[in-house]
Amino acid sequence: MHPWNRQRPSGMPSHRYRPAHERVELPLAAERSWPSRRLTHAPLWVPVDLRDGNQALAEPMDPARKRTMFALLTRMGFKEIEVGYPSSSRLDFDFVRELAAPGALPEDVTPVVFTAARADLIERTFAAMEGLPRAVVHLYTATAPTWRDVVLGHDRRELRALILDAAGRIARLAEGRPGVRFEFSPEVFNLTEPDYALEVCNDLTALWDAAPDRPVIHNLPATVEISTPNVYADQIEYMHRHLDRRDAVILSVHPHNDRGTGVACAELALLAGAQRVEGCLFGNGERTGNVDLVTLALNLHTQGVDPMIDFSDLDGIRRVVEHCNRLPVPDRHPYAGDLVHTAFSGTHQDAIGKGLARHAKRAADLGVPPEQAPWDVPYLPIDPADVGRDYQAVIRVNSQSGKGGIAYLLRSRYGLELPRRLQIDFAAVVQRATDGSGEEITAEELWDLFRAAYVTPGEPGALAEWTTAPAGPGEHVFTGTLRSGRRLHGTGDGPLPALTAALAADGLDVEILGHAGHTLGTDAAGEAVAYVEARVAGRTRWGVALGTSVPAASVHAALSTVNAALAARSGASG
Ligand SMILES: CC(=O)SCCNC(=O)CCNC(=O)[C@H](O)C(C)(C)COP(=O)(O)OP(=O)(O)OC[C@H]1O[C@@H](n2cnc3c(N)ncnc32)[C@H](O)[C@@H]1OP(=O)(O)O
Ligand SMILES: CC(C)C(=O)C(=O)O
Ligand SMILES: [Mg+2]
Repeated sequence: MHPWNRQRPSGMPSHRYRPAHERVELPLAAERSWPSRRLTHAPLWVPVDLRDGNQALAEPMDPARKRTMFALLTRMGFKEIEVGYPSSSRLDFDFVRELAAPGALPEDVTPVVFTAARADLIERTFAAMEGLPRAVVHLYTATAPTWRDVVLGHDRRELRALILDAAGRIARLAEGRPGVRFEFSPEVFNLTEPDYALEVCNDLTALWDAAPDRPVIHNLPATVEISTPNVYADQIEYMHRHLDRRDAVILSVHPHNDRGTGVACAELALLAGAQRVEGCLFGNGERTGNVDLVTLALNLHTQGVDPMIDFSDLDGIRRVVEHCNRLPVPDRHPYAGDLVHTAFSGTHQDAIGKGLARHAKRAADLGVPPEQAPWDVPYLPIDPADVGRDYQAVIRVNSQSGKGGIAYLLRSRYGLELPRRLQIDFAAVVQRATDGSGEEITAEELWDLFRAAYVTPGEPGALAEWTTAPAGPGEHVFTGTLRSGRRLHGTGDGPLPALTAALAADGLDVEILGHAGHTLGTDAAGEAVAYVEARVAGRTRWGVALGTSVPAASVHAALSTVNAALAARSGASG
């Protein structure tokens, strides 16, 4: 043990479990080439939400929800869809029957129907398929030793015979139906001896007489995930290299997510030669789920590879899936969760704000719309707009936030371009407001806080009425009446110097340290905004005002610093 690591044994019974390499023979590592490959195109995605996802639901989908899910999947662009296990229930059977009705199945979509290797179930599957113009019949049987011994009670030879018998029955029932193709899954492939999985798959390739124009699908599931993803990749590459009639076999994977690495397993499997991926939207499915097709596809998108599925309305997709599954998508779910395009922390917000500003400039320089410009914004792996999110949720403010995020919200919502020193000043105001509650503050609340601190402090204000006007070339005059009734009068070479002269004559020392302003292109009340930093009675304050022009707003802003000072003074004296 290193002296810098002070961890101690946990007392957990970890000794009860064996590592993957002791549970299954692993193919030789020397052959592997997947680590140096890249993903350059989308695989064939096959959603199994209506079968594997559905069988994992406490309340399986009713016909209406099945129809809704199927419509969503076709709308998104999936072309091969597992639609059910028709021999398992009336519901699944009837749904396949619905799809067999004339015009029900889109021309370019192939349904997959799932069956165990039992004569009665296979017959019933074909009964459901009657009239379907095309379909994949998906046969499965567990092939791993524990399942052979404990569940099925067959040795290797007997199980192979059972599978071949079922596959032969399927072939006979499909005779004269060229639209029917075949899929085989050696369930728990990842715990099956590699030579046995290969032998059974090759037998079926021959029995079903696979050809490039009528390929068979060998789907190799990690039914229960048992190892790091590199091990699964080695298992897949072994099959990829040794399967017979490779150009007549579609190599498919079906990772589950027991270790939380289903996505990694699928990605490494694709590097290792897989061409087709079965999974579910947002990772629904048995136990911790099937691999999440949304994450997989959008991961490709982030690499500049078209996922060939439309995720541009991800929130809409999510709503439909949540409705069908009656399960929520978590807030941190990759790409789709409510919080995944949002930064609360100050330095991230600062970087995102700067990144978005640079992105807008770059798009303008390139002469393309921002949604077409190359993306390189810190902390945002994709442009939220790609998946239909707006930028309003990108930055949210709480006590962890800094000036950058706060300034971003005021800029994006109200069009205010706060000078840097005002940003710093206001961040302290926000920090004081949020530290107490620890709660998030919305853009509207931020604006209220901003108004109270800089725009309307000490309202109704020290001055009852005032005016400023040019008095000659390069000269302005300021006149006003204090609420106490005292009159103010001053002149200067601009409205602000005239105001400070009037205040000085009344005994209030106001020094304008800086001012800035701009016109407003948003819906904030006013056409221009001015920011004034002033030292009033020895203390530096900021004032902000909206007005019809920047000079007019500047006088208001300066007065707001005076009002704040006078309010503070009367508060202290009272
Ligand atoms: C990894 C996966 O997702 S596999 C898919 C699992 N999905 C489902 O099970 C959902 C739908 N299933 C069902 O509705 C039912 O299980 C049915 C209708 C298919 C079968 O129901 P039953 O006939 O009552 O059998 P039961 O559900 O108890 O299944 C166990 C039997 O099937 C056998 N079996 C399990 N898998 C297979 C298979 N792939 N091929 C042939 N037989 C199998 C078992 O050995 C056991 O046989 P036994 O009763 O002789 O011991
Ligand atoms: C493909 C089938 C058999 C399956 O759902 C699995 O093995 O997880
Ligand atoms: Mg499964």
